[in-house]
Amino acid sequence: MPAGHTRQPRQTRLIVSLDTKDSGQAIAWRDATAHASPMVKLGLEFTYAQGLEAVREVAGTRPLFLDLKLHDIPNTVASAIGSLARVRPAMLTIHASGGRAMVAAARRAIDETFAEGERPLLLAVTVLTSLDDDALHETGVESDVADQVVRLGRLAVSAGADGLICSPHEIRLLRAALGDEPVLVVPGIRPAGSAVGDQKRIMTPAQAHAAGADWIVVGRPITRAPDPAAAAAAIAAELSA
Ligand SMILES: O=C(O)c1cc(=O)[nH]c(=O)n1[C@@H]1O[C@H](COP(=O)(O)O)[C@@H](O)[C@H]1O
Repeated sequence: MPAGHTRQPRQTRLIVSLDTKDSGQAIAWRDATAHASPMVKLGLEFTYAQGLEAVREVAGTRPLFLDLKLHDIPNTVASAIGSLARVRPAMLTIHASGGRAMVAAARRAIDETFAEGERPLLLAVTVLTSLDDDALHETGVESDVADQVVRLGRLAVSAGADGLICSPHEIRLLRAALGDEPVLVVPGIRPAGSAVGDQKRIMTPAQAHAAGADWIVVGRPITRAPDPAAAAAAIAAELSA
């Protein structure tokens, strides 16, 4: 960067997570938050309850973040991505802890299945935001969360992931390790005063923006709010303040 040049703050956008079993509810939240969330995110709860046809219907003409967190042997993950092609996702998730061969197989499956220009971003979950150091150690991982996120982040990006899912606490570490290019999608977001629930590594929308998130993912603080449209608008305003 030339001397004297100040880097523009990165734009951070909101994705509302439509976590419900019910199509009518998902559509109501989608429409109530459309002004604030450019992407429609559907995950395991909705997809297992309603199936892929309903996923496509709820996404409608909007870009779809399909969060199914694939984690299996490379052949199965690659084949599953082939089966997901018909819902035309704009973003897909896998678990980085599935290992290099699995991430690389997902990359190849996307490149072979989707035409150029229609390929979803391949996002690798590093360490779930519901885990803290103790919970991670209990699984047999001796590293602390921060080190494990950077290790898995390097592995996933070098194996072909376009971006990573991480908590807001690891954004700066990942930017220092991997630069500006990987897309960082960040759940574990809690506006000041909202219920934390099962999340462990949290920050406010403004803090995640300041740290350099490309996207923040917010579910219950919006969908369980008395007025989801107003809650989403308030978060979007926090991101552009
Ligand atoms: O892949 C994800 O989106 C994800 C990864 C992660 O580490 N933590 C995490 O919370 N998520 C998802 O982000 C959303 C967060 O929802 P809330 O905790 O209700 O805001 C849920 O749909 C989670 O499945």
